Amino acid sequence: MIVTIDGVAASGKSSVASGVARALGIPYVSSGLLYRAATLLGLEAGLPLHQAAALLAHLQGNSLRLEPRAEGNRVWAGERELTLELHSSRVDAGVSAVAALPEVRAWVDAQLRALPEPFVAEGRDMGTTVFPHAEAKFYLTASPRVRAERRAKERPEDVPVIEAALTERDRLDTVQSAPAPDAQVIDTGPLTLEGVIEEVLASVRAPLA
Ligand SMILES: Nc1ncnc2c1ncn2[C@@H]1O[C@H](COP(=O)(O)OP(=O)(O)O)[C@@H](O)[C@H]1O
Ligand SMILES: Nc1ccn([C@H]2C[C@H](O)[C@@H](COP(=O)(O)OP(=O)(O)O)O2)c(=O)n1
Repeated sequence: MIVTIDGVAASGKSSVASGVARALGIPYVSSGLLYRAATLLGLEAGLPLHQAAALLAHLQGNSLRLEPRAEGNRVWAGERELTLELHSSRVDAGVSAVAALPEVRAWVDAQLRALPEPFVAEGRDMGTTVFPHAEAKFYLTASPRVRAERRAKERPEDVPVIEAALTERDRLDTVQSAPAPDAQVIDTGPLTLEGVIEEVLASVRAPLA
């Protein structure tokens, strides 16, 4: 079984995916972490982030891989763990350029499709491009202000600065961010995290009941 949770930046995808995965006793897969790790490695190596061939060779040379778990995903470059370095504002600012490269997208998609089922996959195009055959699909939204207020608890910048950066990233990520036609859209703004997880679980379990 595959459950997909897509949505805009800071809409709650990874927190909801983790909660749903723990309730179902299966791992979740955070696809954005692979784009973030590609960005971090590219920045560290001083590579121009729009040069796909050099970036891909660098990713493959560094054995970049995702370790999906229900409690939180980890990302490795060989023996080095990158996980705690992936949510900086520097990576936030560069990641859309890397995610726009078709060669990088194909590389990420191949890594994701090689993972053993079952799992909950979260990102932008899980229910559309990567796992169109998924059993249950969700798309999370929330206003830019609500999302910025949530992110402000995890970043050093103020709410207006974060809101502007989120709105810009929404714009840059538009191409791959459309909801699947068969996805259930959930506005997480008026809900608690637990409320969103319950709503997803109720839908996932409904056909099984
Ligand atoms: N109703 C809610 N639904 C989802 N996340 C919420 C909600 N309220 C607060 N949050 C918080 O919003 C923050 C951003 O969520 P996160 O899962 O990192 O989003 P994304 O993976 O979409 O970037 C987290 O700290 C999460 O706990
Ligand atoms: N399946 C995916 C996942 C992420 N991306 C891109 C779009 C985002 O700007 C970055 C980072 O994604 P991530 O989900 O980690 O970011 P947010 O937590 O939503 O801020 O990667 C993508 O293009 N396709």
